[in-house]
Amino acid sequence: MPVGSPPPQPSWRERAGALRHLPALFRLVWQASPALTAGSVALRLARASLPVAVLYVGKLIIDEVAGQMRLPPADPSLGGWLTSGRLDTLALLLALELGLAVLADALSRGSSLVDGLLADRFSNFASIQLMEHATLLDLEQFEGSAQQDRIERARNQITWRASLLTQVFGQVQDALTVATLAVGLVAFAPWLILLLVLALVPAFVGEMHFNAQGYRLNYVRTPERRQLDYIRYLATSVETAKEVKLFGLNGFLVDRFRGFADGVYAERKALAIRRAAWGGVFAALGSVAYYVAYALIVWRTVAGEFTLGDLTFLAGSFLRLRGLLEGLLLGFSQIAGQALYLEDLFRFFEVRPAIVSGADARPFPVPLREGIRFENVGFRYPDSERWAVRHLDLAIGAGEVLALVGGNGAGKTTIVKLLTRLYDPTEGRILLEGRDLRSYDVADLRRHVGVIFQDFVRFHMSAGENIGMGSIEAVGDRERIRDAAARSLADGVVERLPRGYDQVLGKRFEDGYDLSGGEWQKVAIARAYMREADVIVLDEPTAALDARAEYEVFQRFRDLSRGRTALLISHRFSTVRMADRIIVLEDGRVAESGSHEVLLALRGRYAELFELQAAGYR
Ligand SMILES: Nc1ncnc2c1ncn2[C@@H]1O[C@H](COP(=O)(O)OP(=O)(O)OP(=O)(O)O)[C@@H](O)[C@H]1O
Repeated sequence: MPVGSPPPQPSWRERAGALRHLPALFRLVWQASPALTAGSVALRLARASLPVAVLYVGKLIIDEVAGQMRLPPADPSLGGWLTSGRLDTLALLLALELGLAVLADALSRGSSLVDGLLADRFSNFASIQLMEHATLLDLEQFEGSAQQDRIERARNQITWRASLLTQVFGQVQDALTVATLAVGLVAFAPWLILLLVLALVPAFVGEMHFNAQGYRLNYVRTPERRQLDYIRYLATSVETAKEVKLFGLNGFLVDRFRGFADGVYAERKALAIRRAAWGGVFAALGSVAYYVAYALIVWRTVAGEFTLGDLTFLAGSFLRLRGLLEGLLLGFSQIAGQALYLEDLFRFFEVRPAIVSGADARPFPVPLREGIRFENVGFRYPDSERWAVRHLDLAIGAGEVLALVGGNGAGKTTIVKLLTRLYDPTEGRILLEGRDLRSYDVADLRRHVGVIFQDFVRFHMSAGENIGMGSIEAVGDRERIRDAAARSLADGVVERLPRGYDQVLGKRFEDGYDLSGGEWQKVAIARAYMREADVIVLDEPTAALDARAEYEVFQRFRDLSRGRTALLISHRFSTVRMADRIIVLEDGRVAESGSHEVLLALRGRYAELFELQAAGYR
């Protein structure tokens, strides 16, 4: 089934096939905590044989009482009972029953405790696995709504799939109990067991059917669920509150939420009603079978074939058996139904990145001598018809500061993504020191390239971490962080923070302190400087900086990038003109190239744009 396409109604084979993920789930749960998993299984096994023992002791008590009732009446005072010795067996049996009841309760509590702890451990463990796997994936495997739906479905599984395994354990426990009860019953009335099983088949089939429908509904409604999450986020988060308030969007968002929610609710309601109605009919069938069996046992007791103790044992066993069999069959169908969801989780784990280093990948060449060259590069984003860049020939010399300018959507950011192998070109190739970029180790390549994107992340963590994350192994190295901050002018920003480098930034967490756009940008640029990168890429790095800050940042950038290769993307010509060479991009290809002076003299596109901007300042 292609990713993202709605699954057709899963066939019986697919439903059963989904069960093949259970061992993998078991492995995952086991890895999360071997001790708790083993404990859970052991407790279940211990619990399995208790019901039949309790029923059997009950039968012995009743038979003993019935036997005693045939004897002459005993002295009703307690002393009389004790001295007559007639209480001895009964007292023993009652004590045994009490012991079993206490044990059953203790085991059941122990089971819930262990299962609860196991569920917590599993959810943490699986979340970490999910995050670790996510970091391996290509950017492409995140973008696109189908991919996001898939990730959302996988994420959804984490918190509550552990319960599936405890349910499986519960099933095994119940199956063992059924076996022990059945052994006791087979001697009396084997065909009654068959009757009970047959009566439960319709309920089982019905459950399987409705589970599959429920899964299908959940699957096809993933986009709506993500919409609902997104709208809830828009309406309730600190990042969006400003615009939502000023534009008065709350009513609009609530209406939109309601629109999506009502649609999903109506479908779920229809399914739930059908499920409840059919469930009622099937349960009634089960009850009829139970009472037919009961009537037969009563009749045979009256006929003298069974003792009173046998009657209670059999009636009790049948009642338990009915409940258990019902639970087993329905549980099985539920497990099969839930296993369908496991498909989403394990399919996510099966996704493999395409952009990986080969076995003989080279390290990044230090120092650069030739530089980087794009040769006839073309790139189309996945699922896109349009070429973001095409027939692109571009060289970035070692040690050169190159600026890229061009209108919105001209392909500037795309070039950066290709250079850092967030994507690979669809056509043509990119050479580093004359060798295909794909022959280098991806992690090493990224280590030697420092990039700050225009939509850089504002980490709601401390200022020191925001900068230190540029070179994560040095996130605790205050000296290096201060140095990077000084280069990007972030030092002035941090000085004004109440807790300096330890100040949590952003409004999301307690005692967070929000920065202005330009201040955030200085912090982000410091992150790029944390890298001892050989190639520095700044994508619109100064868009939010004031004129003086921009000038200073670039003076420093120029000084610092001596001997390093730098790529600069900007719409501001005051910034761009400081570059050694400027490339004007249009529709994904190079339109003009040269120094500021050369391009002005050319009187082409660059000169026109420069004049436009300069006129704005006059
Ligand atoms: N993730 C994506 N998926 C599909 N198409 C994309 C994606 N990112 C960019 N594009 C498209 O690729 C083209 C080039 O985008 P790019 O971001 O490289 O432009 P840019 O020159 O950096 O623009 P700007 O100056 O506005 O930042 C645009 O037409 C854009 O719509």
